[in-house]
Amino acid sequence: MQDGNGLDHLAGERAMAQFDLQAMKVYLAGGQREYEISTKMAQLVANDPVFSKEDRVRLARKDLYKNSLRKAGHAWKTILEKGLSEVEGLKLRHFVDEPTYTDLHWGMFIPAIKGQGTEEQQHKWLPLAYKMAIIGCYAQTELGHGSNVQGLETTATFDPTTDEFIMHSPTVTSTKWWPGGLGKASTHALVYARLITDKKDHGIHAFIAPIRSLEDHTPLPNVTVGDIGVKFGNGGYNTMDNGFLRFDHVRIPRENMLMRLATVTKDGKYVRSNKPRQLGYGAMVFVRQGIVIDASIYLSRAVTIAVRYSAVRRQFGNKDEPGELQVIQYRTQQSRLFPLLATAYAYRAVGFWMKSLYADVMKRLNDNDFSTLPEVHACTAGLKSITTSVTADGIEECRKLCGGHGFLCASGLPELYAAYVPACTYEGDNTILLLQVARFLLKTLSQVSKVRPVGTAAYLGNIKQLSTQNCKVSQGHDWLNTSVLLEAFEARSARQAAAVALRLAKGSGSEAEFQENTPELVESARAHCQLILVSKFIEQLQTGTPEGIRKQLEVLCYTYAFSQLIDNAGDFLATGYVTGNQIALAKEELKHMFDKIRPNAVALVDAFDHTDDYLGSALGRYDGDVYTHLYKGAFKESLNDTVVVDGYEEYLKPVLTQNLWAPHSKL
Ligand SMILES: CCCCCCCCCC/C=C\CCCCCCCC(=O)SCCNC(=O)CCNC(=O)[C@H](O)C(C)(C)COP(=O)(O)OP(=O)(O)OC[C@H]1O[C@@H](n2cnc3c(N)ncnc32)[C@H](O)[C@@H]1OP(=O)(O)O
Ligand SMILES: Cc1cc2nc3c(=O)[nH]c(=O)nc-3n(C[C@H](O)[C@H](O)[C@H](O)COP(=O)(O)OP(=O)(O)OC[C@H]3O[C@@H](n4cnc5c(N)ncnc54)[C@H](O)[C@@H]3O)c2cc1C
Repeated sequence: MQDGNGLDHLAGERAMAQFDLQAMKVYLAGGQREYEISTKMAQLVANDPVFSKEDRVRLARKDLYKNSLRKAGHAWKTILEKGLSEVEGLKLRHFVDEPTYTDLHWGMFIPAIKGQGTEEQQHKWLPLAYKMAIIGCYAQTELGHGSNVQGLETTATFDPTTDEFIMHSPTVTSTKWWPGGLGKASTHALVYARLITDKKDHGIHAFIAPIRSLEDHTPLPNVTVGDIGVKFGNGGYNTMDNGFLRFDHVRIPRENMLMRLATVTKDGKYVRSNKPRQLGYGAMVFVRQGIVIDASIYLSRAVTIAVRYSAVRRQFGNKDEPGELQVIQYRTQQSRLFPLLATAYAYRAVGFWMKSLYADVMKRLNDNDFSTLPEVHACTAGLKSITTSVTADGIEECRKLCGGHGFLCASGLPELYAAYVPACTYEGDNTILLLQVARFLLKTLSQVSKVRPVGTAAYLGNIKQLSTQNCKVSQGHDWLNTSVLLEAFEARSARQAAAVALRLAKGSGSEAEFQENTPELVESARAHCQLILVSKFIEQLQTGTPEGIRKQLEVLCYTYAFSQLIDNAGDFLATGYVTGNQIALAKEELKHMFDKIRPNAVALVDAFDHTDDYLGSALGRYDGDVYTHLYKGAFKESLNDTVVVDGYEEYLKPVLTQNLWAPHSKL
């Protein structure tokens, strides 16, 4: 989408493309309809001055937050006035491109009520939430505990005399801390608290607690609530009001406990349903699956900026060619950049698959079939962990790939990083989530002789074969076979998991031994997730990819798989499945892939279809007119509002004219 001055500095690059760009755009959008909606919403946001992102990094927190409230309100008004569908509304939010309270309201508060509320409760709360007559947040984490949900301290004590729960924050560490939207916007909080009836602690349950007046938005009596403070980076996640919350014996009606999984009767009896308690984590599973496709979007933004800029930027040259070389011509630039480009494509493919995985598990849960829940939990937790870690590091790598100019906010990369990096922590710390995957792998292996593993763990059923047969690659092109690649990833993952499982099985089974082995457990979880990513990318490729783009996707798929193999060569070698020579052959193949990507690189990032407005980057502009816009941008800097800087009279002039320190100087 061209919105520059008409001059296309990247036209030569685009002319080299060897695939059907339009077909790729539609594929990446997830279909023709999604593509059209996306295009329409991108334009709608770009053309509406209220949604302008200009100056975001320069605004003071108060102004930034107020402007974010303005945008969220305007987005909601636009959705209602234009009668946008849910898909259109979500896309509109996507292009508005800043974290805000509505994310938690729609993304966690509502899904949690749907998953954990009875029909009656859904009937009461959802209509209010859908029309935003109430604004909700997800208040789980406390000052003292985040990962360890069972360690939360807030209490909800049932008082049968009044048929109410008394919500209380007994310690400083029990203060709710971090929930987005809680600080300033929410009227209601979905509070995770210890349920206590008749002095008995039943563990963590969810409660809807009103926290602000629906009349004037003031905190309700005995509720202390506010924003936790400025966060990392300029702009970034500072548009969100992450908050704190304390209750001092606040009473809420008994019906405000979400009772699909457990009930408290009027006379204070606690009754568990026969559904697994893990359903209480449903909102987290929902958000984690969505985070994978989000990772692809964030990474593709950074890669778009770095690829376009690398094609514009010239440094040095060689005696064989006239002029300076585009930095994208350098092998080192390619070997850092092209694997990230391939990764963004891989995550898109896997994100599509995760959507269907989630839809399937939801259908099963509705039919009271809980059999696939552990695998879905392991998948969503593991892939959330890997994709967010790689994406955050990838954005930073793209910044470095843009040299000095990448460090300027005008590149769009610092703000992108600041907005994205908390994804490694929220919705589950990435190490904690990998340990969940490891526990799943250990359990699967311990039962493998009795229960045949299914889905993404099915390969563990072939553990004997995978542990004994080694890689048969003898020439470079032997690697150009998806079955060979898949087997390598399966064997490496199966062997890593089996090795740590065996070590644990030989021990006493103590928690200390488990802790001692957690680094290896995390590595084996990572290996399992990398296998899922490679295998799902291959699977997506083989199921109905249009002819005009298949070749390029194949190249990207091999690029992704080879770079994973090489980056983790130590693990592959340690399992004994591959030899050093086989890794060296894969390295050569990877270079051939880079040669195939090179003429298509700019078109491959164009296919993500990010508009200039959405990218917000002088370096990543569609027209490649980088230098003019960097230069123009400097004049928007507030320090340049006056030619002579504010502070000259007080602080610069004395230095320059009075030689105040000269008599004492030893120079
Ligand atoms: C303008 C209008 C339109 C606008 C529209 C906007 C729409 C935008 C949408 C955007 C969407 C979302 C944006 C959200 C932004 C994100 C904000 C971030 C929010 C948060 O961070 S919320 C807090 C998240 N907290 C965590 O993730 C905590 C991490 N900890 C845990 O998950 C758990 O505590 C634990 C580590 C899993 C341990 O739990 P516990 O001690 O209870 O459990 P055990 O280890 O004993 O395991 C028990 C058993 O349960 C299994 N299990 C654990 N978790 C799950 C799960 N999630 N699902 C299923 N099963 C689970 C575990 O494997 C064990 O099984 P086993 O007994 O071994 O078989
Ligand atoms: C921007 C942002 C938004 C958020 N939004 C919300 C929200 O809307 N609602 C909400 O409820 N929460 C929210 N959170 C909180 C978030 O979910 C938690 O911060 C997250 O789950 C991590 O928990 P923690 O902070 O307790 O980390 P900790 O668990 O204290 O982790 C600290 C370190 O200890 C390590 N560690 C901890 N336990 C173990 C272990 N058993 N084994 C090995 N290593 C371990 C971790 O890997 C990490 O390196 C948000 C957080 C952020 C940053």
